[in-house]
Amino acid sequence: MSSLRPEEARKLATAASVSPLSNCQFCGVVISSIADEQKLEFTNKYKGSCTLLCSYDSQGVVLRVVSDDDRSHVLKEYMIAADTDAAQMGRRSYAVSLDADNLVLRFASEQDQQLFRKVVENVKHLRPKSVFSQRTEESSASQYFQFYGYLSQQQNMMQDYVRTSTYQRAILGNAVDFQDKIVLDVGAGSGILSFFAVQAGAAKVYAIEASNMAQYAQQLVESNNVQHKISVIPGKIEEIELPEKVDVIISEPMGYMLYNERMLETYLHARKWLKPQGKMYPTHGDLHIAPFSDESLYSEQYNKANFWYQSAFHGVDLTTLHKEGMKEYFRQPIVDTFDIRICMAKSVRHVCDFLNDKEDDLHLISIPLEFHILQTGICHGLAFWFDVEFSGSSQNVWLSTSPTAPLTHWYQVRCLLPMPIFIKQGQTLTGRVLLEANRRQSYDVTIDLHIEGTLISSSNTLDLKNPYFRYTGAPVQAPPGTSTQSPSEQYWTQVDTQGSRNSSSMLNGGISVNGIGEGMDITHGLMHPH
Ligand SMILES: C[S@@+](CC[C@H](N)C(=O)[O-])C[C@H]1O[C@@H](n2cnc3c(N)ncnc32)[C@H](O)[C@@H]1O
Repeated sequence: MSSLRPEEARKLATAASVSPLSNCQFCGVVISSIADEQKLEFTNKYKGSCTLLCSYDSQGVVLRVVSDDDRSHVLKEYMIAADTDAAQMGRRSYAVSLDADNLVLRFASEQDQQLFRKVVENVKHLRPKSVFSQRTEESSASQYFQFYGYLSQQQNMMQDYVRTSTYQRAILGNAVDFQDKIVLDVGAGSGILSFFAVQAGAAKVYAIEASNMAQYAQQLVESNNVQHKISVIPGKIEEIELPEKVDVIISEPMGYMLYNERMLETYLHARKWLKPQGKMYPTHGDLHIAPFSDESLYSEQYNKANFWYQSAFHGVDLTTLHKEGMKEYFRQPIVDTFDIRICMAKSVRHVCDFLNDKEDDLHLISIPLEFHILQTGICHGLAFWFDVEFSGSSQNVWLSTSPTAPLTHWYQVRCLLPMPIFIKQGQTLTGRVLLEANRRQSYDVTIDLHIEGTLISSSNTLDLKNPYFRYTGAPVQAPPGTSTQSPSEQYWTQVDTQGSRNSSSMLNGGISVNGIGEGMDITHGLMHPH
C-alpha cells in the first residue's frame, strides 16, 4: 500500500524537472539491518512496519523513521546525502548505508520502491540521464539554451515573416484541428506558436521551453491574459511530465539543412504525449539534395586556404599548414542563397515522417543518390534545402526553403567537394549522403559521389555545427552562361521605347510636354539611335 499522495507521487516522478522537491512519505516499510554480511542474514531493526518521512534540505534528504503503530515520535533520523551508498535489491527492497547502519528497506509496493529510488538518485545526482543529456555534451547544451534565452534570437525567428506567417496560416487555416483541443508546443521559445493555437480555439496549450525564455513566455501569457489557456512549463521535453496526453503537437524544430540542432529528435520524442490519431504540425519534412556548379564559390574557398601557401609571410614559411587550412575551409558547409539554375540535376528528396519515424532513426541517416545530369559542367558539390508540410484536416500548407521560394532565415546550404568533378549531360551521378549525429547537437556530413560507368569519384566530410555564413544580402546573380539572347537587347525591349518616340513626335508637332516645348530643339535628345 502506498501512502504517497497522488500529487506527491507525481512530483517525485517528475523529480528531474521539479525543484525544489516537495516532502513525501512511505508507509508500511519493513526495516531490517544486516546481521551477518557473509550469510546475508537480516534482523528486523524496528518492531512492525514503519513510515519513512522524507524532507529535503540543502544537504540532501532527511529521512525520519516513525512506527506505523505509533506515529507520535521519531524512532530515528538519517540523512541521505550525495555520498550515501544505496542499491536496489529485488523489486521491493532497497539497501542503503545510513550512518553506521546497513539497512534494507522493504517497501509496501514496487512503485514505492521506485519512487524512493528517485529520491535517492535525485540527491546523489545519479538520476537516470534523460535521452537529451545522453546524446548531448553539457557544454553544447548550455551554449545552445543560452543562445535561445536571448530575446533578440527569438525576435530573429519571429521576424522571419515567411516562417511565422506560414505557421500562423497553417494553424488558423486548420482551426478544426485545434478547436477545444489539448496542444503541446515543443520548444515554445517566446510562445508564439502557442498563441496561434489559442487563436485557433485550443482549450489548453502546454508550452515547453528549456531556455530562460520560458520566463518571458510566461510574462507574455500573463500580459495577454491567456494564463487559463497556456501553461508554460520550463524544462526539456525529454525530462518534463504532463498531466495528460495531447491532441496536437506543434513545433518549429528545423535547423540548417533540416537536421542541424538535432531538435527534430526532441520533436519526435514528444510523440510519447500524443494521443492515438493525434496530429503533428508540421507533419513531415523533405530534405532536397542536388549537385551544383559554382566556380566562384569554389575558388573563393580555395583562395582563402591559399593564405597558408605563403613561404614568406612576414618572413615566416606557412606552407606546412596549407593542407590543414584547405581541410578546414572545405569542412564548412556554406550557408547562403543561389539561383537554382546552378543545379545540374533534379533534386533527390529524402523524407522525414514526423508521425512515424523514430527518434533513433535520426542518429544515422543514409541517403542514396542518383542524379541524371541535365547540363555538362563541373560539379563542385551538393546543395541542400528543405520543405515541411502541415497536413491539416482542412488544408495542407507548405513552408519551403527552396531557392525558388522567398528567402527564409534558413537560406540554403552547400557542401563543397575539395576535388570537383567534370560531368556531362546524360551521365548519371550516384553516391550517398551520410548524416552522422554527434553530441554537439549536429551532424558530420559525408558526401560521396561517383560518375556511373567511370572510375571518377569524389567525397568530403563536413562539420554541420560550424557552417560558413556567406550571405551578404546582395541580389542573387544568374549563373554565367545562362543567357540565350542578348541581355542588352532584352533590356531595351522591355523599356517602352515606343512611348518615348510618340512623345518626341508630339514635341516635333509643337505640343508642349511637361512645360518643355516651343522653340527648343531637343528632339534628338529624346530619340533612340537605332
Ligand atoms: C527554433 S526555436 C522555436 C521557438 C518558437 N517555437 C518559435 O517558433 O518562434 C526552438 C526552441 O526550442 C527550445 N528547445 C530546443 N530543444 C528543446 C528541448 N529538448 N526541450 C525544450 N525546449 C527545447 C529552444 O530553447 C528554442 O527556444
